[in-house]
Amino acid sequence: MDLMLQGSLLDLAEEMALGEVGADLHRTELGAGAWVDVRPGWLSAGDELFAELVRSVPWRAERRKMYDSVVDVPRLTKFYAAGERLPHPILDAARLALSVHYAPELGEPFVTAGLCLYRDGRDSVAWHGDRIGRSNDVDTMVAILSLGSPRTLALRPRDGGGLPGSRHKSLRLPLAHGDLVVMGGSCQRTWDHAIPKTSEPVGPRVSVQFRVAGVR
Ligand SMILES: O=C(O)CCC(=O)C(=O)O
Ligand SMILES: [Fe+2]
Repeated sequence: MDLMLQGSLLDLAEEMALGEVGADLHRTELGAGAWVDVRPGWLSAGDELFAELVRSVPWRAERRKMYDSVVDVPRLTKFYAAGERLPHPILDAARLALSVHYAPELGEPFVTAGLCLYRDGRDSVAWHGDRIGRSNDVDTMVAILSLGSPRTLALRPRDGGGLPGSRHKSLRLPLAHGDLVVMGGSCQRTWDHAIPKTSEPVGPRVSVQFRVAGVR
């Protein structure tokens, strides 16, 4: 048996698992009631899951206007509405764990799952807030599980400049395989976010975004 094969057998032997959401969870206050939580390494041993999602999700091209501005969206997507079967049971477990952890603050469960595939560093999503639906007027949360190649989630105040109560003019969060990031409070209304293009030689990344009913 060669070393490569041994390595991959060891990977397969490690079982995919979600850690406690609240363990190693760090909140950053962004001002104006916006915040972002980061939970590094929430999902471990997710290589097979990542490969399966890339392979089996019925990805669709998305090059059109989205959200409240003209946004160039070079990436592939698949949206799972409430009640639709998710492409892997671990995603049901992830959504449930998030609903339980954030219930006291959120007051309603996460129900939808938006999946995005960034094929390489040229795929991206431009600056926007998830402001379709209730999130245009009220606080909400968008929870993102990042899989595959690392990419940066960039955040900046919607109207430019710093916000009262925030030490941050803008933020760049490096998201690695298995990391969880949750944008909460007024974040979708008062801040914008983006996955910028990169000239780094990065491979594919899958983003799984969980949202509550009536929010895109
Ligand atoms: O790729 C990501 O993690 C972010 C995607 C996003 O912001 C969106 O689809 O609304
Ligand atoms: Fe978004």
